[in-house]
Amino acid sequence: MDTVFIETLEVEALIGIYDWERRIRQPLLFDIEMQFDNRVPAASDDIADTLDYKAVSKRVSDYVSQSEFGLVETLAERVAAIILAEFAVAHVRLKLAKPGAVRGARAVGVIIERAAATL
Ligand SMILES: Nc1nc2c(c(=O)[nH]1)N=C([C@H](O)[C@@H](O)CO)CN2
Repeated sequence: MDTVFIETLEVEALIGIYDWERRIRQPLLFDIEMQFDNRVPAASDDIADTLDYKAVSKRVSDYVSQSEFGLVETLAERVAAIILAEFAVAHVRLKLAKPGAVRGARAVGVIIERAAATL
């Protein structure tokens, strides 16, 4: 199957388990891969027939910037569920990276894969 992807979508959010993290906003980076049949929009060359990566990016950015979770795991699950529920996506792979959260590491975070059928 084919993929529509969004790479390194940066969004600032309130996230973290420590007191000091509840008082600041931190950058989060999203890599999102969404299963989608490329042949359908390719046949019509019509944006209405495709999975609009701009629309997905805006929905994710709007949601994440308003979110206030403690764990990256929770936020990743919520974002994946939104994508599967609101867009024509059967399977999503999502990497959520929290850069600078651990000294010595460029980023930490989670990678999850979810399918609409298992929601
Ligand atoms: N698996 C996780 N481990 C940790 C998380 C998390 O969300 N998932 N969060 C923290 C802190 O908020 C950390 O990011 C602050 O540096 C620690 N471990």
